[in-house]
Amino acid sequence: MTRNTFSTKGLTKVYGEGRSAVHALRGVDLDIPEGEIVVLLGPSGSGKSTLLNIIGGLDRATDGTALFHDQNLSEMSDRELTRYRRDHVGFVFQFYNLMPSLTARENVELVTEIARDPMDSDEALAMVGLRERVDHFPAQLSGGEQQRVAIARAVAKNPTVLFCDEPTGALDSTTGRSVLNVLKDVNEKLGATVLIVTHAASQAAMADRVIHFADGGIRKVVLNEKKLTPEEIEW
Ligand SMILES: Nc1ncnc2c1ncn2[C@@H]1O[C@H](COP(=O)(O)OP(=O)(O)OP(=O)(O)O)[C@@H](O)[C@H]1O
Repeated sequence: MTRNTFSTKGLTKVYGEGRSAVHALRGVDLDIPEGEIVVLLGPSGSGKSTLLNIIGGLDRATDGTALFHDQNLSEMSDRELTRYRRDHVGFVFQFYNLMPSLTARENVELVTEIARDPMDSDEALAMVGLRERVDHFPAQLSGGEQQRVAIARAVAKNPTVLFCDEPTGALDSTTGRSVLNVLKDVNEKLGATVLIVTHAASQAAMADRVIHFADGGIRKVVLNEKKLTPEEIEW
């Protein structure tokens, strides 16, 4: 039986207090099986990033539990959460957050130098098709290439799980598809569980599991019997 990478029960997040309190998550029960590609869809403000931040160890829930395998993230100390992020989690954001004064290779090495079981940085860059660009600075790379450096940086630590918040939001269709292909490769070749938050509903067709979010909760979970490749999805 496949085990779950994540399992949440009654996960709740309230920002602020009293009349200005914002209920971002209203008791979320969710299982994410190991090795799946999961797409999270939902309107702006529905709580998708909040969920990602909590199970990614960047923020804490107000109530409820979030298990990573059998470890309860809610009960971890700050130090344990940092170790969890460092050892297990890769993040890819819409804006690539690369260091402008470092080359592609040096940006990836920022991570490989502190990771527990890293890949070689050049190998990670080759995996995203940037073997010839390792010595280039971010300003010398296109948007799609910069995003691929960000993905190489996230996967070079051999993460158990890769979180992607709007990874193609700033890209045209051809570049966006190549980035989605890289995410698919990371899932297939490294076995990482991949979680993608997106506004682009058509990208749900490449997922194993599609979670529809609204108003701080799950409205619907759809399992795709047949997945489309990034080339096949509409843009
Ligand atoms: N640090 C914060 N302080 C106060 N409120 C916050 C904070 N972060 C998020 N919120 C609120 O929590 C709710 C959920 O936000 P969240 O960013 O999780 O939504 P989202 O579904 O990811 O939206 P988007 O698609 O626009 O990124 C929103 O009402 C937002 O304004």
